[in-house]
Amino acid sequence: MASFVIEGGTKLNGEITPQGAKNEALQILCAVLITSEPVTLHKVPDIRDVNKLIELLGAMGVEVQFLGVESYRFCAKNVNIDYLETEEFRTKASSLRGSVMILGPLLARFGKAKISKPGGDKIGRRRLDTHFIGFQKLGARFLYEAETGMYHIDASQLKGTYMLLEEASVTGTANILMAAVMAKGKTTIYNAACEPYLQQLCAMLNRMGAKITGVGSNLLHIEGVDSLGGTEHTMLPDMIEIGSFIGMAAMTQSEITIKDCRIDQLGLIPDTFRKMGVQMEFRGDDIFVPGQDHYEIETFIDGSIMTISDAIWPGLTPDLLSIILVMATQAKGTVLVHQKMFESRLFFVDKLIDMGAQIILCDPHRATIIGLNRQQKLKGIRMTSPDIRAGQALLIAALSAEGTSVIDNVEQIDRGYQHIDQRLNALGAKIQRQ
Ligand SMILES: CC(=O)N[C@H]1[C@@H](OP(=O)(O)OP(=O)(O)OC[C@H]2O[C@@H](n3ccc(=O)[nH]c3=O)[C@H](O)[C@@H]2O)O[C@H](CO)[C@@H](O)[C@@H]1O
Ligand SMILES: C=C(OP(=O)(O)O)C(=O)O
Repeated sequence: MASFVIEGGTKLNGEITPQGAKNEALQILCAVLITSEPVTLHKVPDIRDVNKLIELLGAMGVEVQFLGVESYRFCAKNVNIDYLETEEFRTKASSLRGSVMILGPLLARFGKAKISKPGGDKIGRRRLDTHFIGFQKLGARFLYEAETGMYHIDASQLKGTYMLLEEASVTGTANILMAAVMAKGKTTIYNAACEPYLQQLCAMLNRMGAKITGVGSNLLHIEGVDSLGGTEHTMLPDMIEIGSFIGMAAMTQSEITIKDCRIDQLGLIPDTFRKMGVQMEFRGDDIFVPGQDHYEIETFIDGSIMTISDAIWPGLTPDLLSIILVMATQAKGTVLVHQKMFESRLFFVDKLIDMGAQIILCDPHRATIIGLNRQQKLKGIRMTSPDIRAGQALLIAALSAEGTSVIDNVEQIDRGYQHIDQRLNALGAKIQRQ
């Protein structure tokens, strides 16, 4: 397990370009399985989860060609479906969350698929019911094998249907959508998730010959086609990384320009940071965050304490709440962070409390943060990164803290942030990987 040793208290300065979006890349990489023709992808982030998925695709028989600078060509002409029976497949697939989305494309193309319980962040129960109920509605049979922990699905012919999802699951919608594009007849998915990740997936599938309408809404109509062809696709900049950099700039009093942000795709993210008192300027498609001595959390119009909570898109993504929480510790004012979706994502606040932050964990979903308004700096300590976003939040805390901090288990951060130590050191941070 690797660690970061961080010398805190340094202001950062300069320009940083966000990586390609992790959660989009995981969907798009799975989608290469749906065609026997080549698919070229750009802005593929060099992060652990993505690299593991690329390795899994390669082991399944997909030809993988690295074209240099974040670009790859994939060709799934000869997929070895028997590989799914191996112990190696089970281990590799269960090491990340995104691998669950190989099910939809495999089902569409080969009529069967299986997966072990997927990995990903340990942030509470993460059920897959939406995925499997969706496949069943399309006519697939589903079997869970308790002894091996494997989920099996098969269908000789998927048939289009109407379905109302119980939850607007992000990976669930992607999976069902990829199965439905080659089902016979029309499928309607209501209460579909509609994050930019999914809009990008729909656009890519349509370029490959799929017939999806309603893109960007929670009502998708899919007219099944017989087969899909190759295409070229570029990932959006990672909106979670962009938000993380905004929070980091505020917390460390740094002047940072975040380049090429696709601001039109960021939804409520910039306004949420503005509510936290962060100043920013849009300069073309760049976000300029000035060095700020202080930032003050707004109250609601009636003067009551601000709440920042997650919601399905176009609401605020849950993946930024840990970042917002950490920056609140040095703000002026008080905020209630309400993490509605995941039940174990706020427990990392005990580390921030050890560093000197004023936080009350009200229950597993809610934390009240009383900002210190920089009257007292956080103090460097040794801590462990429990999940990607908490890990990045702790890194931001350490960068702003007095003294040296050590973060263990930084593989969690590497799952989602590309070469983060090197990129932040280029801005003047003092992070050593050990
Ligand atoms: C690889 C990937 O893309 N991971 C993302 C994906 O995970 P993932 O697709 O696994 O998450 P889901 O959208 O399925 O659900 C997330 C959580 O929210 C709950 N839920 C979801 C929808 C809903 O209407 N009500 C509700 O309570 C679920 O029960 C679950 O606990 O979406 C999550 C929610 O944006 C993000 O945090 C993850 O980073
Ligand atoms: C929760 C996350 O990822 P995953 O779904 O891959 O665990 C995340 O990206 O914040």
